[in-house]
Amino acid sequence: MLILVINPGSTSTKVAIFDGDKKIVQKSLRHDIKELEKFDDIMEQEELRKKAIIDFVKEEGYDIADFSAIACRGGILPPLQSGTYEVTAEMVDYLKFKTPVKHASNLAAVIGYSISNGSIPVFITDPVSVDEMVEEARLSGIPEISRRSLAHALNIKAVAREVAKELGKKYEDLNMVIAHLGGGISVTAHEKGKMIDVNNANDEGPFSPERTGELPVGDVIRLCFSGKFTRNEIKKMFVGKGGVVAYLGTNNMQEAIEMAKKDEKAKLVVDAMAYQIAKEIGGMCSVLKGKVDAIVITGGIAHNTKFVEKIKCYVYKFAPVFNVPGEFEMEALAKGALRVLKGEETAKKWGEMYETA
Ligand SMILES: Nc1ncnc2c1ncn2[C@@H]1O[C@H](COP(=O)(O)OP(=O)(O)O)[C@@H](O)[C@H]1O
Ligand SMILES: CCCC(=O)OP(=O)(O)O
Repeated sequence: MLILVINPGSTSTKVAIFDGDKKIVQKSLRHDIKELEKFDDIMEQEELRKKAIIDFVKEEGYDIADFSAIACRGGILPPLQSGTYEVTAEMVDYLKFKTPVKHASNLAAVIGYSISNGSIPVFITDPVSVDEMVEEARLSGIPEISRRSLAHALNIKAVAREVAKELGKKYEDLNMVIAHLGGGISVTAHEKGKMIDVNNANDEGPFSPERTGELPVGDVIRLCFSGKFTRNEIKKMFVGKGGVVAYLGTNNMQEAIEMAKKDEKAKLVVDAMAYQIAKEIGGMCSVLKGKVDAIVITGGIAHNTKFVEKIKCYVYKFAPVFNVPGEFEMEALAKGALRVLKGEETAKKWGEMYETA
């Protein structure tokens, strides 16, 4: 069973072809940043990215009709249960016109649905908006604002299952704190297979290579009403141009860690990020009432063991720490579609999506 996997990021689109759960080929289709900057809205990039994907399929010697399904990264949908969902016209409409957060992942299902043209099923698995939060976690302190579960759910859920396997247990039998360290950072608490609290990786938690995370709210208000910045400039300051890139001019953590070897300011920034991640992990351990079977560090930055050590020295007393560097999103998407194609799981439908766990 051939599966085409589509996973758009801010400047590239990852594509892969799987035969069952075996990866045949994976490529990162780089898009010229100047080309992307011409578009005001991420959705306007649909045709450019779609063409790149179709060209990739042809270059690899395949036709769309050869595939049993297209598996796409799920975007910022309404809160929904973990699992695999069938992409429908209504879902595409939501991602195009109604989603509250502009994010590259919103493009995946839109493009997949258009490419399939109704000829093969299109699925998403564990989108960014998987929501299994306990009710206490939703209150922000003002009734007008609810906390939202937006995290790297796809990789985090896949990694949770791998670590559980390593421990000889089921994900549903364990309590874990899992931190995904990428361009954005998600720190999540898992109680017996449910992700019961997360820092919204766009707005909360530690600062990251390109995001501020949580900020002192009074100062944010002063900045917003200073008259010096437009709404878009302020948004970019928080997501895209905040965090490490604001201090050091790079969102590449490899570069930042190199700079930190020679430069005091860079060292402080790198150490502060590790400190803030550790603080968030500690908070999630308390959410689990201290009963934590594993703390897991994953994502691109976890490739740097020295950085992981900086976090570990704060949290090692809470639970055994596992380092699972990189991300396994393409594999998780292919497996999600495969479970449905094999009849092991029934694809959830749009109507069910508004029911949270
Ligand atoms: N070997 C490495 N050491 C440190 N940081 C790394 C390494 N490899 C990738 N990164 C960093 O990981 C971040 C991207 O993480 P990734 O999980 O791929 O992104 P995302 O999940 O946000 O798409 C970037 O800041 C990148 O510089
Ligand atoms: C909003 C959570 C998901 C996320 O941050 O994804 P990226 O790191 O790929 O932007």
